[in-house]
Amino acid sequence: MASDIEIEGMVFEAASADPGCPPDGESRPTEEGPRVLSADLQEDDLALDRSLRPRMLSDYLGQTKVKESLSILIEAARARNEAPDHILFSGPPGLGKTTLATVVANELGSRIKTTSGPAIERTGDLAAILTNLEEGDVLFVDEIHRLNRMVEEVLYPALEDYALDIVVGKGPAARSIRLDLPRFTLVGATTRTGLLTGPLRDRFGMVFRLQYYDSHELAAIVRRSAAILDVSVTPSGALEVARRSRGTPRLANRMLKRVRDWAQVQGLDCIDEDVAAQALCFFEIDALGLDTMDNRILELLAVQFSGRPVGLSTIASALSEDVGTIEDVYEPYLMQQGLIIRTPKGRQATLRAYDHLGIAAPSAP
Ligand SMILES: Nc1ncnc2c1ncn2[C@@H]1O[C@H](COP(=O)(O)OP(=O)(O)OP(=O)(O)O)[C@@H](O)[C@H]1O
Ligand SMILES: [Mg+2]
Repeated sequence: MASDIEIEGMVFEAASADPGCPPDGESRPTEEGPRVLSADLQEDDLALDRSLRPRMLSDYLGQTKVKESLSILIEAARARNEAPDHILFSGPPGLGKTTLATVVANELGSRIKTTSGPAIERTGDLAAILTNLEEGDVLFVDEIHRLNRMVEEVLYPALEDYALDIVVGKGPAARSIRLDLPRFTLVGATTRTGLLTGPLRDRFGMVFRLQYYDSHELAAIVRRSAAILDVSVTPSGALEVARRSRGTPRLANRMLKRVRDWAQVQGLDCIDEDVAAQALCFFEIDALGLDTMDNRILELLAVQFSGRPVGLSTIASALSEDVGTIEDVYEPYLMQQGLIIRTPKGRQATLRAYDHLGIAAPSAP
């Protein structure tokens, strides 16, 4: 844990929560237990994450454009022997933001200090973290959109001028002093770029938005993970797991594990396309990677509301879910798959949703 620091008689308290330990995504347990398809980090992912997390850019599969830009940035910084520009990774949970932050540090041969927006409660917490950095360190701030305004203000000069402005004393005796900081690289991660303030976003030299992976990229990730876990999987088996993993590596790894368990109980020692499909049907994950809740949303829009636009809060109350969960967890993938669209009047099922549900779309009035 960061120790308290004392500057000119003023003690800055270290973060109350250990800033070195990120609350890496909270799982959203439901009444039936954690959702298999939630891309949020769940407890049994932790050990899996440690063993499967790529360490270098060469093990990091997919996101080709992001990787190309990063490798140029890293190579140039290494050649100049300088800390690279601050980097922001954004995108839905489980796409590899935390992984990329550690890959950047590994590629630079730098130390990484990890913390998260909500863990830095006070400006003193941030001061303690910043003054403990060394030249060339990578500071990874997960959920950076959850930093509070006061902390953000202290961060601005640290990012721009590698300086920490602190006010010492109170009232008329108060004066501001400026401390020099070592040149470090901030790597921020966020699932909600929209919630990041403009001034903070502007201070990142590079902003990368991670995209959902296509099934061939995910199949490569499944094959890599299967090799590490010593699971035998055929290329078409890997592709079947990939197709049902919602474009998300965390889910692909989790599905692989579930399928492996199912196959083992059935006495099967190789995961082929058939085994993967049967196992995932058993876990109620359909061919598009949708689970029961996703299909209930589609049915609500397509059948109960006959394809008319429906407000988010109506969807949430009809399904006894909260609005934020529908918006952050379910909707992005349904939209990305073209199953629903957002209109000014609400969410609407598309023809593809009717197709997927196997029912006829209502004819236009
Ligand atoms: N490109 C990739 N290649 C191989 N494995 C990957 C890749 N991206 C992610 N993974 C795997 O997916 C898991 C989840 O990735 P990670 O924790 O980096 O996601 P995240 O974007 O930080 O999610 P969150 O928003 O929940 O923090 C990792 O353990 C890693 O094993
Ligand atoms: Mg993360």
